[in-house]
Amino acid sequence: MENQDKIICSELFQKQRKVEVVLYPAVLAWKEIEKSSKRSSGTSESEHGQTVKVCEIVAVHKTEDEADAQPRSHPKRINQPSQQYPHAFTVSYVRRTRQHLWRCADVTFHCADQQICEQWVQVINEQLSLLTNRPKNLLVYINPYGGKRRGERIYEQKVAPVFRQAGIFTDVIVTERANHARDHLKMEANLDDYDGVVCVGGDGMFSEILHGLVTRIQTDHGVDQNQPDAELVPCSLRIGIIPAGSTDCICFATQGTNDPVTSALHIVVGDSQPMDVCSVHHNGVFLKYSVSLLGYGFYGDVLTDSERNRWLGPARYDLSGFKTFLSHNYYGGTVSFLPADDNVGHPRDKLQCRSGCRICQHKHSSKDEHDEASEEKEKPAEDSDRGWNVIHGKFIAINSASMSCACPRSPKGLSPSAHLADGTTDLILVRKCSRLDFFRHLLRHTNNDDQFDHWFVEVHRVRKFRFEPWHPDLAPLEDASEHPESPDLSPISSLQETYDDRTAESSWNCDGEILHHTAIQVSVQCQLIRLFARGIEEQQDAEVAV
Ligand SMILES: CCCCCCCCCCCCC/C=C/[C@@H](O)[C@H](COP(=O)(O)O)NC(C)=O
Ligand SMILES: Nc1ncnc2c1ncn2[C@@H]1O[C@H](COP(=O)(O)OP(=O)(O)O)[C@@H](O)[C@H]1O
Ligand SMILES: [Ca+2]
Repeated sequence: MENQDKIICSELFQKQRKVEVVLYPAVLAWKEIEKSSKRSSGTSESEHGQTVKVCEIVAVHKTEDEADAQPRSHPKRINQPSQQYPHAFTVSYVRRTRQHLWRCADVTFHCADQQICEQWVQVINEQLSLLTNRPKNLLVYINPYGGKRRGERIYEQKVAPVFRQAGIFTDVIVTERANHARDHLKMEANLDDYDGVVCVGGDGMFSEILHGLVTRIQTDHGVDQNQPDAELVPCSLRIGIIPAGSTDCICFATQGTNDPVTSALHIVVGDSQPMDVCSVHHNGVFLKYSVSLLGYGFYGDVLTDSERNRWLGPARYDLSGFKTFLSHNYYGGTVSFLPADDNVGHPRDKLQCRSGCRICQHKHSSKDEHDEASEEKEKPAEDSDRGWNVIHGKFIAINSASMSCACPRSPKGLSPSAHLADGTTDLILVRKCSRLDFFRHLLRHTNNDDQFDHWFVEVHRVRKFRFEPWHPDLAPLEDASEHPESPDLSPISSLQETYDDRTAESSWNCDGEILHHTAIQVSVQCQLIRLFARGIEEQQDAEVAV
């Protein structure tokens, strides 16, 4: 860094050490001023140096009285250097600890001169005010009944103090009923007053915020959500997620951890992560939006069963998962899908979506021209079903993962290489197979083995798909599409005599909510919303800050 880049540079005092503190336009740096004898020992100066990116400074404030008070209450320390430096300011900044966890750390610098101290505070604040992506006003919704019912406490104890420190104004609404937040956003909230919305709760609560916000924007712009081909208007307000639910997979998959303080800090620094949203229609009528999992069969059944056991909290999914696994149901239906272009990779390519992901960025820059071009090509094609693949079969699970769906239960997720913002969703088809095979498949969600490497599993990266359950009268007696080398690997089929797979229907789990229709049309809306997040950081990124 060149000399002329320095905004301010002073010799200050930090923790018994004399340090040179320099503010550059993007970095605050300090290092111990070493005695000349030490220098000759060959110790590198930078060894003691520390840097903090200005964009990761949370706040700076004068440290009132502390420096004065300390020596006075400890007469023995009267000759401590801190007395020669009675003025102090504290910089609070983001410190990365382990596994994507962020904490707010403080460093206090003592100065001899009050003016210098005030100048530092002023100059750092000026630099912070240039960071225009930081939110100043937030609308916060808290679901007091999510997860272990700790939403309010989590917000008050862990999040509000960070917002206060960063000088963010908040309006807080503790919801009184389901859909309170959605309806408030849809009809009442004055969105112009805010830079973002904060959701304190789980995936279900996030879904409420998403629906409130997206529907409101479409209504304000006169867009009809019932038109499956309508060009939806993206939301300018970003959404922050404070995890306080059961699965919290949207938070986990966009920041790598479910930690309220980390989320608060991503909001404070004004991170921005675009995200795809699937729109779900039934016969031209809008049903729902989804950002994480749309699951028919296994995950639909787990959710339906778990709703009866809400009182169990997050453990309800373990119980229902176990029961659903034992019942081993499968469902007949027809899946049709429109594959994605080759330039977005493949679900099995092991190119995981990380902070600053190239595939998602490429999608963003090429979005406008690409969409225009492909729409012209696509319209006639869609009418004639050209480009669509059709699969008939009996499925244990049909999952569409628009993002990895990583969560503490499955750290790599349902589709480890799915992208947050590439305009596609990974369609995973798990065909009828034995219980043991399905167990092996599930188990692979928790270890490093490839869960797609089974004869009964296929996965496609798609832009749109449709599902149609088999009509009981029309269902084929034999499933011609079943794996040729596996006549019947299902040893439990004898247990299932009473189960009529030609009439059975499951339901769709849409980000943790049950859909009331089984025949659906799904279309990915590329980067419709933005979160206060940056995607999962690579390990090297994490080391840069110190
Ligand atoms: C042998 C053991 C096998 C364990 C396999 C575990 C695979 C777990 C994959 C989980 C994928 C979760 C996707 C997220 C779904 C959420 O939207 C939804 C709702 O979450 P919420 O209650 O709102 O936090 N949760 C569930 C379980 O359906
Ligand atoms: N005040 C409230 N009372 C009851 N239900 C609520 C309230 N606020 C939100 N909900 C609903 O609770 C459901 C579950 O919330 P969520 O925060 O996702 O927790 P969990 O992850 O435990 O399911 C959501 O579908 C949401 O609509
Ligand atoms: Ca995606």
